Amino acid sequence: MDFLPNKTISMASSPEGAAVMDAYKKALATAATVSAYAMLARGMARELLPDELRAAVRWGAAFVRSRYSAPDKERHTIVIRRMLGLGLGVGGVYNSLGGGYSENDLFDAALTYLATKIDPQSMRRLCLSRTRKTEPGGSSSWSTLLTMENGGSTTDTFQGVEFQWTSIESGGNDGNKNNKAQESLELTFDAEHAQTALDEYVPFIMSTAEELRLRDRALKIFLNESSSWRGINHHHPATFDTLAMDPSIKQAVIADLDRFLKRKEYYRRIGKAWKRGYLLYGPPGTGKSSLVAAMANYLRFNLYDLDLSGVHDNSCLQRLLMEMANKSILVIEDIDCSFDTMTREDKPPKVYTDTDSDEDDDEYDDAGAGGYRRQGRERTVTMSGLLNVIDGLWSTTGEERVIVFTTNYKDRLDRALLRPGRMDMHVYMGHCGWDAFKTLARNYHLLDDHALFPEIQELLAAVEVTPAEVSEMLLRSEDVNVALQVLMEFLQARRSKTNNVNDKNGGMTK
Ligand SMILES: Nc1ncnc2c1ncn2[C@@H]1O[C@H](COP(=O)(O)OP(=O)(O)OP(=O)(O)O)[C@@H](O)[C@H]1O
Repeated sequence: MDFLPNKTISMASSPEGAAVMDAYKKALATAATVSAYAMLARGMARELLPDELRAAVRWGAAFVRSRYSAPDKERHTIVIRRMLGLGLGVGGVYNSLGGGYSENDLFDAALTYLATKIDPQSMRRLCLSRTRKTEPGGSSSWSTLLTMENGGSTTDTFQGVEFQWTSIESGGNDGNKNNKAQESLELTFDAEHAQTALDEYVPFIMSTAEELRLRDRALKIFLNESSSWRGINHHHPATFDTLAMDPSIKQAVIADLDRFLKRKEYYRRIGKAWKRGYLLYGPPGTGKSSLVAAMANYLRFNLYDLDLSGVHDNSCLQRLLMEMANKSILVIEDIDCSFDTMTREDKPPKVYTDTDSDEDDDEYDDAGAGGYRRQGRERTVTMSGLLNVIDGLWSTTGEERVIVFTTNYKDRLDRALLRPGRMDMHVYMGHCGWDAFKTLARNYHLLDDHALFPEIQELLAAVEVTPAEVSEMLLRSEDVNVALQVLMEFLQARRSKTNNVNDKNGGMTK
């Protein structure tokens, strides 16, 4: 054993050293036996099998391998860096334009998307981060993100294709491990799916991440102040679940909104602006404003609540509407009042600065820019001006916008507004029926049944009350028995009053 190093020999002088030596010798003996058998088998094969037969066996084995074992597929990788413009300065501080580096939106989108794909059960190490986001208006919100630890890897399947994501450690050649700018994600897939990856998977990730971001963001309501918008956080609790209205109408509105959201390509194909108009009408207190809030919460769109009395003229109106962001709802409440007073009864004196004809503004000119031709008029916002902006510039410069007009008196609306194709859906918000009441009882008292329900159902069929009135009665007490009793007395009083009026009018009932 003179080939053994000195150090090992000296170990043999101790009991542990002797054990190690023993094991080593056994291993050598085993290895010698195995290689002896292998040599023997090779020798026997050479002796016993003729050359032709051995060649045939080799060919057969190669054939079986090529036929049944999958060939190694070529793999492609897309690198998505956190920062763009890296590669020149040490640590990637400056890009080729000398202007530093900028964030890569795709990296952020991929992180957001992957957070929904990571299975915390199956990954041993994960990163969890919590950040505070400040919106342009000053409001802020927290967001929590689950990401892969550097070096971690996960697989996502899209359209039947497997995409492997790997998070690559930060720190480049400069060894700066804390340099976040050097982080990247690698997307690896079979080469044959490169087209799917670039043309479909990446756009899908971008749009999914955008949807997730919208769902997470704090909603805002913008109010017009002179000629600009002021945004504040919008926390209206109304949702379609809490909205008391005819169930079939509610379902129709939800289905219409869903269809609208999915139809980007459809609108593009038919050459129409991707917008949708809703006219909500019904008596005061039936939930028109609540429906607008529920729509905003459902779509996760910001609201722009336009008060026309604060708008100076049509060009100011145009400016305001053009400032609206995509994925938003423009709402003009009580549209009948806005134009009744402004364009008809209290119309300000006409002041012309050009040689326009005397044709009346109330004759709406949908095809042209009738609302804009007359510059110089004092404080005029006209229905034609509004419709022209909505149908014209507003439609072609933005997308995914919803416009809602509300009114208590649909019959007072201008015919231009009711023209087919203008407001896509007319939604009637009516008095409180039995289904609407059950929604309110569930909202306010988590109640699905009660001994007083049959009587209340009968009363609701006999009188006209608004959901706002019923809500108010149900809120009178936290004790459900008291609240329902109060409501019943209110309904009975309303029925007596209605009967008295009907008696006076010659026996008409609801
Ligand atoms: N359909 C409804 N579902 C649930 N709550 C309602 C409904 N209608 C009214 N309410 C309650 O009454 C309040 C006032 O209703 P809301 O302002 O939505 O009615 P509106 O039809 O817009 O009234 P107006 O025509 O006077 O503006 C709401 O904040 C809500 O609490």
